[in-house]
Amino acid sequence: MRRKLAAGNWKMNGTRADLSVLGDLAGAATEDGPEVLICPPATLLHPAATQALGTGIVIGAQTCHEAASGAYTGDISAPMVADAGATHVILGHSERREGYGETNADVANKVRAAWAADLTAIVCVGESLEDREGGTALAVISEQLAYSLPNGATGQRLVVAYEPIWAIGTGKVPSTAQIAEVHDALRAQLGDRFGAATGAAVRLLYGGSVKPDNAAEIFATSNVDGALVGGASLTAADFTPIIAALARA
Ligand SMILES: O=C[C@H](O)COP(=O)(O)O
Repeated sequence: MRRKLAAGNWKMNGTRADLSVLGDLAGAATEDGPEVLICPPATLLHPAATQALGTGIVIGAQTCHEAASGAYTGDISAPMVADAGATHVILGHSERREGYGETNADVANKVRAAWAADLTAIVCVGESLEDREGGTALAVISEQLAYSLPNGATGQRLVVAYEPIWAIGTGKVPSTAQIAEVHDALRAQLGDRFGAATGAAVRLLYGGSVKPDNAAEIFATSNVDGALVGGASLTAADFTPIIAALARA
């Protein structure tokens, strides 16, 4: 049985004052409910992890370097993320792939680093609008998944997030049939690669304009185990009903 996961990606938003959101969300994270994850900017990892203690909320980073340490100005490593008190790291988000030229091979190296630091990797895949309209979405996503994952995945240390680039921050959401088609294909590909048990254990998140008013429909979709939420994770007023919809799904 896969535990559902409501993950919030704050992107480059938030200062210490915004950690009050964790307090506002505290009641939403229950032992038998969905896992609730907040991924704040790196500057907030440690204070967020400290503030989340005892709330059931877990904390994740938004990327990490593939090396454990060294002369990489501005970067943070997976052991640093873990040392800050985080348990998860988002890898291969399209904003990293597009903005920083991260390749599938780079993402796979970062996943290896995350696993070596005992972090759960949330690996993002997703097609552009051009891919979707050109009919190549499934092929593009399949290739991203194949080359962004190293061997050795388990249901505990891997989560896959499907985020169509054209749905991120746009208010546009794929149809539930389109989401189901991708998630079913991801599940099948994970099973083929890592074996049926692992394939069935890895959680699959949908991300891209998830809001309180569309969450229930998305969470009722085949092989959707939760969401990777951007804008709507910045306030408890928006994120709480999304977590509640996931708990009901
Ligand atoms: O990581 C989160 C996604 O990029 C979705 O962002 P959004 O919910 O603001 O569309």
